[in-house]
Amino acid sequence: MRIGVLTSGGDCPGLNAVIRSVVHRAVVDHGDEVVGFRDGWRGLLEGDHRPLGLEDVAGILATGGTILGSSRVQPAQLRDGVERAKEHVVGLGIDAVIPIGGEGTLKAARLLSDAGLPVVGVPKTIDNDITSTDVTFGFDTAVGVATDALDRLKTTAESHQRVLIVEVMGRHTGWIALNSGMAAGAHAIVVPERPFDIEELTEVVGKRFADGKRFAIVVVAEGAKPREGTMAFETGGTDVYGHERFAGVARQLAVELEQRLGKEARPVILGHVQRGGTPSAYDRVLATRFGWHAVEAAHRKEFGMMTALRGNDITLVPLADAVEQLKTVPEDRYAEVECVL
Ligand SMILES: Nc1ncnc2c1ncn2[C@@H]1O[C@H](COP(=O)(O)OP(=O)(O)OP(=O)(O)O)[C@@H](O)[C@H]1O
Ligand SMILES: O=P(O)(O)OC[C@H]1O[C@](O)(CO)[C@@H](O)[C@@H]1O
Ligand SMILES: [Mg+2]
Repeated sequence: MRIGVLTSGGDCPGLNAVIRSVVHRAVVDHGDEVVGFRDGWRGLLEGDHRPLGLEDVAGILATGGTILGSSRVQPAQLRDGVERAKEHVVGLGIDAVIPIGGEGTLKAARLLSDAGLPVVGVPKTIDNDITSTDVTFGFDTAVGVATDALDRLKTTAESHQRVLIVEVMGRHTGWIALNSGMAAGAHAIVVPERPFDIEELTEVVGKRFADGKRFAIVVVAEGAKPREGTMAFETGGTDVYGHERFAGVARQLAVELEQRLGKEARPVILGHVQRGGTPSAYDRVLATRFGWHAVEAAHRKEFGMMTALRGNDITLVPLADAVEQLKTVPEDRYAEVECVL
């Protein structure tokens, strides 16, 4: 069998671990050949590929990023390129394509699968927002990085009696904010699923100071917004890929809280540091298991499916289900953290 693999969308720790696992399982156990398409869907649309042997994946298990490169391609370009992608797959004698990506990549994977390409998806994202899998790899590492940053920020915030508003990634969902905020003992957690009321937030932070505490840490997901009509809020339009551009929720919250509380408030934006660097042990294991199962699915010709973690088991779920809706933070998960804020 000849397998083509690609990584698409925002990178995340663990991508290399999947690539390595696919190559090992395919080459060592099945005697397959593996090729990698460069820079995500761009590589497939242009037929830009490289062979991937055991030597190519040696030493990459613990490395961040992706040895194949990643990219975003305008969805319209992808839709127009379906026939070209098919020609490259047929021309290269590829029997299975394994795209590793987030919900956007998996939507594209479904499109190609519906057009007749033999596709087995692997879900990745630091955002942990893909419904059909309990967890995505990358998330554990990102939460670890954010938690470490929050621990550090607490000590400096206390020294200077400041309010620090720490913006973490999460454009549609607040999983990183929720888990890192819970792990680090933040004093308020603001997520996109619950539009915030600035009066309430001011009260929460103000009460801490009134109780004699000398600092506060607010964790906010980048996609969080105020409850309609409660606060003037800048937005940033849309980029060429159709993604919302953010105007900086932490910056805006810092201005507002400083004015309302008369305490110095500073924004801290963690940004891409959450996506870079070495994956946690948990993410390496999950990524390795996903790679193994994706190769098995390809050999069983279970196409149009995606690997998923359910409990302790890796299963396959239809790509169609994976992209139906995002996995958002439910109310009861938020309730669990409220009493420790
Ligand atoms: N609705 C769609 N139809 C066709 N192709 C799509 C669609 N959505 C996304 N894609 C393709 O998949 C690529 C990756 O999608 P996106 O940029 O949303 O990242 P992702 O895979 O969701 O990862 P992440 O959100 O974690 O960065 C896009 O650049 C585009 O080429
Ligand atoms: O690297 P980019 O294109 O700025 O993308 C950032 C987005 O990608 C993610 O890291 C993963 O989806 C989001 O949390 C974030 O909003
Ligand atoms: Mg996405």
